[in-house]
Amino acid sequence: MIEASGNATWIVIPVKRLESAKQRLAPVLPAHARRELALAMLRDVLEAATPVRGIRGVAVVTPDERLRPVCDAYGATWLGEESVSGMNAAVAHAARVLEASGAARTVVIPADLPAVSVAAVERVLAEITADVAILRDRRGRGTNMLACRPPSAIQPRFGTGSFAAHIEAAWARGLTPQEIHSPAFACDVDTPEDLLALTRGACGRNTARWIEHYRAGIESGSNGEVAPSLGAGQTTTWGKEA
Ligand SMILES: Nc1nc2c(ncn2[C@@H]2O[C@H](COP(=O)(O)OP(=O)(O)OP(=O)(O)O)[C@@H](O)[C@H]2O)c(=O)[nH]1
Ligand SMILES: O=C(O)[C@H](O)COP(=O)(O)O
Repeated sequence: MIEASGNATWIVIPVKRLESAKQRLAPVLPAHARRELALAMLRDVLEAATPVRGIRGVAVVTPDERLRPVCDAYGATWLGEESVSGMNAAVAHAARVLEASGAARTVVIPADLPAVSVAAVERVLAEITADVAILRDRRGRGTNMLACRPPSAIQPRFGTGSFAAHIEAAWARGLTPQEIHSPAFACDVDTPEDLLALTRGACGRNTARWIEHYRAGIESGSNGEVAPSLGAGQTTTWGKEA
């Protein structure tokens, strides 16, 4: 339940149904490995977000009922979606619900940022001075953090080219957007190339455990390329379909 939160900041984590997560990794990871990766990264983001000082709470907005116990385990609020209609609808729904409960600000953090830490989240929050603050991904085009005061300050425009779209949305409302920088936030895991980079960089403990389980498969291609898709019966390296 979301209690009235006065002048408060809520972190919002949008999460797809686990079975449809990480489709862009389908060419290199079987379905069960993608589900496990999505869950491991969500756990790492929850471990980085829930202890953060100065926030009122962390809300996971998702159509996936099975994530309720995961949210409970971390003291996060599970916030169901009315329908499955995409990331922007989910984020806008969370903003409406939280604003109606008195939230002053929402900070949207996607669930595929396994390198974020409590310190990184606290540093980012401490840097925010504007009503709309945006942190772009390492390719420079996506949005890996969107802070809005009030939560409805702009309509979310996640998706291709979302950094520019969020900047434009802020200007259109007469608000001066602020760009925030954080290496830990820059690395979302979308593509096979991101996956390979993940095996070579820092990440939270849940994702690190996932990598150790699957490292051989990820790195088995020549020249360290991500392994090609494995057939359904080929479970030796990747483990069994859950
Ligand atoms: N609640 C909710 N979250 C979503 C939805 N679509 C994406 N997300 C979440 O938004 C964040 C960024 O998602 P994307 O990178 O676009 O999607 P993804 O599932 O991670 O990867 P792809 O399937 O490869 O696009 C992740 O935390 C997703 O779980 C949606 O329809 N509803
Ligand atoms: O950057 C964004 O707007 C969202 O993370 C979704 O886009 P991406 O996952 O394709 O970067």
